[in-house]
Order: sequence, then C-alpha cells, then structure tokens
Amino acid sequence: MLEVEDLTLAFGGVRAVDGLSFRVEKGEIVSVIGPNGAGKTSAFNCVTGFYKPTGGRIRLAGNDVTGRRPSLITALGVARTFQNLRVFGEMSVLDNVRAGTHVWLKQRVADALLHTPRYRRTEREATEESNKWLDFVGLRGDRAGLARNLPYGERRRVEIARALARRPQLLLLDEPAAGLNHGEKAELLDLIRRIRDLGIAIALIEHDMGLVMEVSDRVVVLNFGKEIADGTPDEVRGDPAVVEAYLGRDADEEEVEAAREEVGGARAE
Ligand SMILES: Nc1ncnc2c1ncn2[C@@H]1O[C@H](COP(=O)(O)OP(=O)(O)OP(=O)(O)O)[C@@H](O)[C@H]1O
Repeated sequence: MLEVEDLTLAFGGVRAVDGLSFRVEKGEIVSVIGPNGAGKTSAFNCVTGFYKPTGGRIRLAGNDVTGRRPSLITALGVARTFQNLRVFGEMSVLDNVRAGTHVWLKQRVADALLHTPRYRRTEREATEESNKWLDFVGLRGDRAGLARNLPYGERRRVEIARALARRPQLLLLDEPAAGLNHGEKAELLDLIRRIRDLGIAIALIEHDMGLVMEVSDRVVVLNFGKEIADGTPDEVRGDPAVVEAYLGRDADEEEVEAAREEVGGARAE
C-alpha cells in the first residue's frame, strides 16, 4: 500500500529525513520510532503531501505521489491523526466525524442549497456511517454535544473515527497513545488491531514502547533522520544500534539495561 524509497527532507542545513525506505502492506501495522527530533513526523508529513521531499520516492498502491498535493493523497485513500489533537471543539462530536465523510460523499452545491431529496439522502448516509465509526472506536460520550466537552481520551477516539470516516486504505497515527491512561492504552491497542483487521494498512508513530512492541508487525527505527533498523519487534529490541540511539554513547551498564527496557527488551544478559 505504501512504499517509501530513499526519502530525504532537508530544512536548510538540517536533514530531517535522510535516505529513509520502508513499506507498509495492506492489513499490516508498521511503527516508526526514534528519539525526539529523529524525523518521524517529518516523514509522515512527506507521505501526506504536507511537505515536499528533497529526494526519494513515495508510492501509494503503486501510484507515484512524490511531492503531490495533500488533497490528491487524501483522495487516494490516506488519512491521519495528529500528535496535537485537531478535533473541532465548537462542533458536535458527530459533526466532527461527518467532516471525514466529505472526502467520498458526492454532494453538489445546488442540492445543498435547495435541500433536495438527493442531498437529504447523502446527509443521512453520512450520519449513519459516522455513527458506525463512533461505535467502532467505542465512544462513550454524548455525540450531539460539543466535542470540547469530551474528556481528552474520548477526543482522541473522535479523531480516529473522523480519519476512519474518510474510508482510508492507509491510516497514519501520530502518537495516538500520548496522554492516555493505562486502561485507555489497552483499548487503543485493541482498536488498532481491529482497524488492521479491516484490511487497512497502518503506520504508527509512538513513544510508548510497550504499545509499539505489542501491536506492530514491523518496527522502523530512525535516528537523526537515518534509518538504523527495520525488523520485527523482537529483532529491533535486541539491536545494539537501537539501544544506543535511545541512549547515546558513553553509557554505563545500568543505563544500557534501562534503555533496553524502554525499547521493550527487558532482557538481563
Ligand atoms: N518546519 C521545520 N523547519 C525546520 N526544521 C524542522 C521543521 N520541522 C522539523 N524540523 C527539524 O527536523 C528534525 C526532525 O523533526 P521531527 O519533528 O520530524 O522529529 P520527530 O521524530 O517527529 O520528533 P518528536 O518525537 O519530538 O515528535 C528536527 O531536527 C526538527 O527540529
């Protein structure tokens, strides 16, 4: 579904992404991890067309979309969520999700102005589908109420429901576990798997290593924009380069052990 090949993005002298290659197949969960500033979000922004890469290729289902506009990339089936939530607080919960359906809903301005039967039918369809996604993400709060009145964890669900309402083939999740409590993280893990089971390809940026190691089919590790590992969670957690990236050089034994635990290894040797 997604092929990133030798991707490079430079901001002036800073190479935020430097020769990154990875793939995400249909029905696969691939995590992109790395220390702060490693280039994860920049790579996602290239995939969604928000940034134009300096070099390399991005293909979606075989189509070369390198440097193309975000609207085209959305139309080809890519949806994302953001590290900093982008739920519209002054809109109802349901309307937030309905906003996602407008990617595929065929509505004409004249129908909307005249409230034609066709317009009413498509609006009903959008509402039904949005409610279906809110059920799917397990939203508990009031759907008619303003989104800003929902607790933080529930707003995260609304954002995922809105992304799903776009009927994506590839879903990019940028730190979906940030700010969630233990129980909410367990529910998120289950939700990500259920999304994968729908046949959607998932790319995940996440700092919670427990979640990453549990949910991912493969893990790509970035450091200073460069890819330093790509493998199964087991392969990656044992990789000395990964432990070092999370730690820097000159660490003593105790610090190395702590870093291993952070990347999910927790293996005393
Ligand atoms: N718009 C920008 N202009 C200039 N430099 C930028 C810009 N966006 C990111 N960078 C730089 O690019 C590098 C990678 O940043 P990026 O946000 O992609 O990292 P990240 O891995 O997502 O970090 P985090 O885990 O903290 O979100 C950093 O050095 C950052 O300062």
